[in-house]
Amino acid sequence: MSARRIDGKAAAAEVRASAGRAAAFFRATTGRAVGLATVLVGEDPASEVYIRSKRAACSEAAMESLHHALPAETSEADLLALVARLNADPAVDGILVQLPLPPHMDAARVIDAIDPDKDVDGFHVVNAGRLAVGDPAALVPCTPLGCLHLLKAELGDLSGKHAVVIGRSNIVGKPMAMLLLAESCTVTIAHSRTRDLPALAREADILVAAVGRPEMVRGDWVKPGATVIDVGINRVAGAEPGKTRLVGDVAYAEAERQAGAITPVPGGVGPMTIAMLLRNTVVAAHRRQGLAPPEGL
Ligand SMILES: Nc1nc(=O)c2c([nH]1)NC[C@@H]1CN(c3ccc(C(=O)N[C@@H](CCC(=O)O)C(=O)O)cc3)C=[N+]21
Repeated sequence: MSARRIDGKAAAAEVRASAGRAAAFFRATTGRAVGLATVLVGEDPASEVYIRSKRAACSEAAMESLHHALPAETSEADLLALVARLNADPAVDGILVQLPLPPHMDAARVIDAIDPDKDVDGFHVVNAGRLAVGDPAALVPCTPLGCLHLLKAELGDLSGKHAVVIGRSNIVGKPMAMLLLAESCTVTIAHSRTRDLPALAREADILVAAVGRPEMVRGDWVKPGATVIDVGINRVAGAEPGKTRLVGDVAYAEAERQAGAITPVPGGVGPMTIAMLLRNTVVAAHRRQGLAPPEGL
């Protein structure tokens, strides 16, 4: 038996298209474009690639993206001053400060300076709190939101399913668990101290791997027929010297023989993250303008 391969690229294209339609509606209604401000500090090549894809997705969706590239030695005070300007700028609906920040900066302090209603990453404590209490005003982190979208498209109703989330980060594991709980899953959060992780994982109807360890989840960790969501993006040495390739947190070839459905890396969760950033930005724009976000977005 071989699992269904969940096509995150195709699903992401649909989400981007619907965000684009909503952005066009917004422009027609308000006379201005939806605006996303992106902030990149320093010259991390991976971050530059990500920011470029985010900005390309924006322009494809007829949204305005306003980019701020700051030198690596920028002081935290200067970055906080930029965030304050973006908070006050009425043309800015969403603010994304690309992580990681240089080591001399406190990411938590920077994120907490962002207006929660412009926090399209959903990283602000206010949005974490809103998600935890089920407040619909929450802006939800893009990666778990993308995972949830794929799961619902694959499985429909998630109610009563046992979801095991491996990883407890603030940007993926914890919000993923909150979203699954809100869908009435029975949720287990596993992490590096969990005992007998393979046996626990085998209990999962839904297995989400978000640990950042290449191919940690083996085939025999997967219950036959389970849905496997691989959040990992790990760059490892490729077959040829000097070349790298991307692998997930799941050993795909093994897991695919057990799972009912599974996301590949690349082409699974990654593209959904960017699509959900557009979605969150359009939603933030509508709310800020006192408009109801379009149905089904
Ligand atoms: N403030 C902030 N918000 C983020 O959302 C954020 C961030 N900082 N820092 C870095 C991580 C990483 N991230 C990804 C986005 C898209 C892909 C993606 O599209 N991946 C492609 C492959 C891309 C490739 O080939 O490298 C795929 O999985 O198919 C991956 C990772 C967003 N992040």
